[in-house]
Amino acid sequence: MNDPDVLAPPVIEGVGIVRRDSKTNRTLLSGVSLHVDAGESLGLEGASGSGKSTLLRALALLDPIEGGEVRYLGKVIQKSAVPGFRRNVVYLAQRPSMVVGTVLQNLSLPFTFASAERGLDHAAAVELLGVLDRDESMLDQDAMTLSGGEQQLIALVRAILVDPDVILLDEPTASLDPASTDRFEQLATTWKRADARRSWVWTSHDADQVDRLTSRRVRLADGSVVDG
Ligand SMILES: Nc1ncnc2c1ncn2[C@@H]1O[C@H](COP(=O)(O)OP(=O)(O)OP(=O)(O)O)[C@@H](O)[C@H]1O
Repeated sequence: MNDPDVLAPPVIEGVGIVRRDSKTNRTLLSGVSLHVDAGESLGLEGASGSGKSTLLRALALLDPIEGGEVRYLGKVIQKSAVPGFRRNVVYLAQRPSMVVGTVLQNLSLPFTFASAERGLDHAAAVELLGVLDRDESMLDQDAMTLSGGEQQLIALVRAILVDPDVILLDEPTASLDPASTDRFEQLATTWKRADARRSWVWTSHDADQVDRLTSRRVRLADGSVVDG
């Protein structure tokens, strides 16, 4: 009996990724390979400066790489396929990037690009705000008046509204207070549990958080995988 899932390629995979600082030629990632299966919760660990952000940004195709390749569902992404890739693999930075405007304008941002295939799902946005105990009126709030924690929660709502398969979370709660961290984790977990094929890579210096939220770990040291 053939089970198609047995042979399914990883949802995202880095193979021998090399990244160098173009100014100094210093090697930041020296041939890193890792894979994330559909539905997986992968923890990416390592000391400060070990290369976690650099690796996540490379996997998200946000930075050029000097060697190796990134595969999505087993295929290298050609330039023309990058907009589609960005709908499926979303990188969430430690510091939320909000534009000047309302929360609604910020949530709508991914749907304003020429490559967007649809508009913002307004009802879904309101539902997600509800998970955060906020109502529709938040959509009209000036994003610049939000606290850092609220901005990060809105950044997660925005990522979820894109409806990706994978979210790459780069120390997303490092600057949040415990209450906002709880909300962030709850919203992320609700998103993931709603579809067994959804995956994340979560980096954190909080060992308890990594234990709570991930089932497999990869450790980086000095730009190389040392464990996992
Ligand atoms: N764009 C860049 N150009 C040059 N050097 C960079 C760049 N981005 C990161 N680095 C360097 O690469 C190394 C790895 O940085 P990175 O931010 O990936 O580490 P990290 O493991 O995410 O650290 P932290 O836990 O502190 O966030 C560091 O020495 C950093 O200074």
